[in-house]
Amino acid sequence: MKIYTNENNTATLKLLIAAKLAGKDVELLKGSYEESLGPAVLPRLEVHEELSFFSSNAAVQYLFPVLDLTQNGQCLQMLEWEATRLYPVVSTILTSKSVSSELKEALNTLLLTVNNLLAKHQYILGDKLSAVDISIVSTLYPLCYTDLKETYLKEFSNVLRWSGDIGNSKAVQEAIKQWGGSPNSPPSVPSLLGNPQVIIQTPTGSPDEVPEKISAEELEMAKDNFLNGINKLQPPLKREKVVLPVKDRKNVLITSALPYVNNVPHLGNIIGCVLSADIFARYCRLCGFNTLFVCGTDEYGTATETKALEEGVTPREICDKYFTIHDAVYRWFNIDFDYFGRTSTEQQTRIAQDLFKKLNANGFVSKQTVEQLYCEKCERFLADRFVEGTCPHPGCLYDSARGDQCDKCGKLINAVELREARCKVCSTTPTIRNSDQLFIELPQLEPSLRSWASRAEVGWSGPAKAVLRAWMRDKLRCRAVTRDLKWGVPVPITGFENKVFYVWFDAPIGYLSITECATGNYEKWWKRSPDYDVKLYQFMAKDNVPFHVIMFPATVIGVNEGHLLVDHIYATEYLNYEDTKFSKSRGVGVFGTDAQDTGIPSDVWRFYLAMIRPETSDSSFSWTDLATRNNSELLNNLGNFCHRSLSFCHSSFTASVPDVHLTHADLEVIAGVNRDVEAYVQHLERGRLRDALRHVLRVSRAGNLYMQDTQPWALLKGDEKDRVKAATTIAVCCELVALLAALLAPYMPDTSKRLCTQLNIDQSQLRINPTSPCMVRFLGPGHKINKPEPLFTKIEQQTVDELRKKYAGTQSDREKSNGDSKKMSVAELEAAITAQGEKVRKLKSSTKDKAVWQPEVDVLLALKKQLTLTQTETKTQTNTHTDSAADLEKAIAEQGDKVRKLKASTKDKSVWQPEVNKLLELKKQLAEQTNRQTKNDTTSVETLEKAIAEQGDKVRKLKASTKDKSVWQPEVNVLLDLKKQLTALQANK
Ligand SMILES: Nc1ncnc2c1ncn2[C@@H]1O[C@H](COP(=O)(O)OC(=O)[C@@H](N)CCS)[C@@H](O)[C@H]1O
Repeated sequence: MKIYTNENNTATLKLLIAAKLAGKDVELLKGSYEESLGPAVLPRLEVHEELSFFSSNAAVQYLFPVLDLTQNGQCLQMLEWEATRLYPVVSTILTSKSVSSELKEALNTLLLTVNNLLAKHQYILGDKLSAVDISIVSTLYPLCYTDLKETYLKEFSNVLRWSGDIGNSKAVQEAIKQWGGSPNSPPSVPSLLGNPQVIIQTPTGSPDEVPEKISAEELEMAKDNFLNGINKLQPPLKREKVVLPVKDRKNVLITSALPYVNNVPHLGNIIGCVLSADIFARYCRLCGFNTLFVCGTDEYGTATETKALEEGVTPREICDKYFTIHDAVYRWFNIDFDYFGRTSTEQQTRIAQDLFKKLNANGFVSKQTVEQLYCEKCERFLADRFVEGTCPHPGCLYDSARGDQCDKCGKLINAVELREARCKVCSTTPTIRNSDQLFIELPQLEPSLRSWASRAEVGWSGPAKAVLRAWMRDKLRCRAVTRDLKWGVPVPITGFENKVFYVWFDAPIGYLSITECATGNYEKWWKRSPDYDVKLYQFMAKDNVPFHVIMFPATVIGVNEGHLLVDHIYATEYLNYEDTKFSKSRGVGVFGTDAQDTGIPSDVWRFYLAMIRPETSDSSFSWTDLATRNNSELLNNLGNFCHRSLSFCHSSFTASVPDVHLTHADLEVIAGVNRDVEAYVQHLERGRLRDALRHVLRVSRAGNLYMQDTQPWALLKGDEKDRVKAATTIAVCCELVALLAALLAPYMPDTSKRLCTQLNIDQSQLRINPTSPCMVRFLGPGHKINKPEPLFTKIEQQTVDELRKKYAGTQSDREKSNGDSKKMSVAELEAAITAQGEKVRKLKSSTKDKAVWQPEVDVLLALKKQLTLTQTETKTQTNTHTDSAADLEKAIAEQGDKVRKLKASTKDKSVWQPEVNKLLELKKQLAEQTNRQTKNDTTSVETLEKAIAEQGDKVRKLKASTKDKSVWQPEVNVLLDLKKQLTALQANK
């Protein structure tokens, strides 16, 4: 085995340590890129002539593979973290002449992550050394084993202990020696410091990430597309109220998995289905595809029944309550469904029964008498989620497996096979009884299913393919599609009148029935037509895949009426919460309503969730990471670039985009950006939403570098030639901002909208040309822009600490610790008000006895009061992110309409008053906004300073007069806002 390397490359150390620990001899060949050692990525591990590794982490995994496969996902995730987060920070520190406090803070955050992991175990993944330890310790080598230890590591005792242990091992000492250092005084490390000549290996080390030189052809195309590309864009497609497939456009049907109504959706659910599907749907609309995006709540089955038991209400009441909550949460997250429906509808019953009858008529249904678990105490059959026990799969044996599926190994379970089964309601050990059930004959459908799946899987994501292959390894068995329950679609077969369909038989049919509700003609989308083609894209996480690639396709193949089969399954792995699992049924993690209550704008949540989308392995949500990415990627990179570009245009070019005289250097930047736009489209087309977003950030990073290199502020002071150069730079930067508004639109619709307002363009005009993706001159010379405003605000460490503490434990723990003062979110309050209003109406119509209904009216009034208070608080927290005046005016007009319609439909004040309150709140916001705007317009440093002094006085007086925070906090916010404006103004000047 050979390792080709250059000097001082810590990635080489990873390979040497891994090789020594694995007992393999390697030859180290030192050279430089120029000495033609193969592709320009070093180090390179050559196992033999036909097997080489260019990614150091992949090579480490090859040399030191994971033996416990349950750790594989975590191992991959940590290696990615090392390559994309830790390595860039450490290498920047080592090559910087002076280390800024922000850089040091970033390193501290990363070291804290490692330190916390090491607090629980000897090594990072547990009690055994793994590829992750090798990779991380090698990257940290220059910090761990030199004088720098004192500067950077002294507060991280676990890291010190761990690096000491590893450094003391004989194999590691030998590896370090062969690399050219020694643990105590590595000779080469000092030469890394402040030496920009050191070649920093590409973090992921993949050869396709080594930028190839821009070719003359690319430059030519960049120029032509920049100057004329706008004419090649298709006109935007008008979005119809009812979307049906059309002949002359690409028709795209997008489904998001239908969330259960057993709780508020958590962040895992949100990125696993609705948000991913929404990003993709918005991208499709941006490309001008005729798009229908549907979703809704999955309301039948034991998840609902369990929740109803828990809350002491009927399943219908649970569905109504949580449908409203889901709807509100998704609205807040800006999920732009064409239709958000539900499965407990007449359309669902009709379509599910119809498909089942046809499946039966075609001979693909059989009857079997099965043994089922029966709880003698609860006097009923225990289906699925009403039973828990030890997973029967020998490699797993997880002790809290559910009756239908094991959360640990992901395998489906037949409830009677569970070991040590117990009723989830009363914990009694169930008995086994016989019951007749209907089964879908998967063995008969298997040949057709296999032939379709082997062709179709080409367009699926990695996790979807993996699940399909795992299922297809064995022969398929018949699966029961009926259950002894009441809450579900009744089985339309004689003798089965008291049974319902298994929720997983009818859940995917929900897509069809929801399309029926949306369009009145579901078959237009869901059945193949000779007149047009429809491509079906489905979004979900890995646990849902079997039902979408086996059960549902088998059903429609058996029905044999030309239904659509899925083209692209873009399934994800799982998102975890800090160091545990999200759980809707147990209430663990951050939920949609919690996100709303943090005061962090929904766009920041969308961005962060897309950045950590578990595309290739499980990933983790962390509060620190959320803040770090907000502060570094949004604030310092994206926001900084947009704001400085537009501010420059506004202040130095009278807000008018200058004309361009493109030089070779400008075209190189545009051509480089074109590569990112191309990669963005390619990733999105393959459902790799996280990877596509990384290319958006590369565009703004390129913009920042371009501005830094060109220094238009200095050029403006030069001769005519320099001033032309400065003007071109600013024009290109403004066009880059317009490009960013388009690329960001699927991910951060509000931010894109705010950019459009600042750019003075209509958001509906934003487009991407998917067949020739490139940067075009969208604004053009002379285009007038509006006053720029900062896009993002910093998330402080203190906020992170508070949020982490607030959302620790389970929802019920939090409720308990909040006692009676448990605070409901705006969405929960709105849902509770609707439900309570309904209760009051029913009571009032049933009796005139005030004593009966007055207590319920009081509850309703209390809820409304609480809503007003919470809205004010949330508003206060989010004050820095207020919408623009135009947005508010639009929202007021829409809300006014809603109120008018409601008032016309009913005289019942309890129905329309909450909407009136919202209207008043919006009007108040507009007044505040206008007030701020007026102040802004006349802004000079002097007036701002005066305003700050006056506002400071006001705050002081208020604080002295009352301890009630709700009285003085709005004024404090105004003060902070003024101070921020002053800082921004001073920075611009
Ligand atoms: N931790 C998770 N990370 C990512 N995605 C997740 C996670 N947990 C669940 N999911 C996905 O969320 C949706 C909704 O899940 P839910 O349990 O509410 O509903 C269902 O699974 C079914 N009702 C779907 C019927 S089509 C889902 O895609 C999960 O895979």
